[in-house]
Amino acid sequence: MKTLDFYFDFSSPYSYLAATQLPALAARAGATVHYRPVVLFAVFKAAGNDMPAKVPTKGAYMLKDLERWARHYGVPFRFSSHFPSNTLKAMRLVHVAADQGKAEAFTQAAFRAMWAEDRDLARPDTLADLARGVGLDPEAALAAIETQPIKDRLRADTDAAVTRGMFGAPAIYVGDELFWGNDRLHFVEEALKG
Ligand SMILES: N[C@@H](CCC(=O)N[C@@H](CS)C(=O)NCC(=O)O)C(=O)O
Repeated sequence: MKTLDFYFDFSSPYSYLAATQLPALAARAGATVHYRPVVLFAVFKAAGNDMPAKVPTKGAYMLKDLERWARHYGVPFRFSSHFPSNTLKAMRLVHVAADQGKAEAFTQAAFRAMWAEDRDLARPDTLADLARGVGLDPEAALAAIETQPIKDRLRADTDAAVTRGMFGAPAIYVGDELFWGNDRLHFVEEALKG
């Protein structure tokens, strides 16, 4: 089975946009998506990069660009009033969900919560709700995200992404080939089919 590695942080709106497209893209290409959350702040630091919105004119442009892309995809989008939210715990929850075969369902629900429903992923009640929504035991899930093995998995994926050359989000790998951003999903599909 062909695979693609989707590295993202829930705090990245372009990662949300890409995530909305991946299940259908993967189905067309006969591929599996590996959902790999990473700490984008740490990736930026390691790569010598920074948030694009640090350039004010780029930040203003991005707001319009994000809305254009959401309209183009036909998906809901609302810039999060919680940005930049602490998404660490939500990202650890992806690993807890993955252990029960629910990485995709949880990731998609958490992205929607942040970038369409304006919910705060830093809040334990939001996380409990999302966990329950995909069929996880919310209490067990919230306990699991405080354990060292789960914390280590997020760190390991972040380190691996940096080593592979990630500098921004989303980063999509097909084999060793990196595709950055949601703008290049057609290249991802070509690489999977080629
Ligand atoms: N949609 C664009 C932009 C993606 C983007 O700006 N991502 C942000 C995070 S939401 C980022 O990592 N920026 C790093 C950079 O601009 O170097 C693309 O596909 O090229």
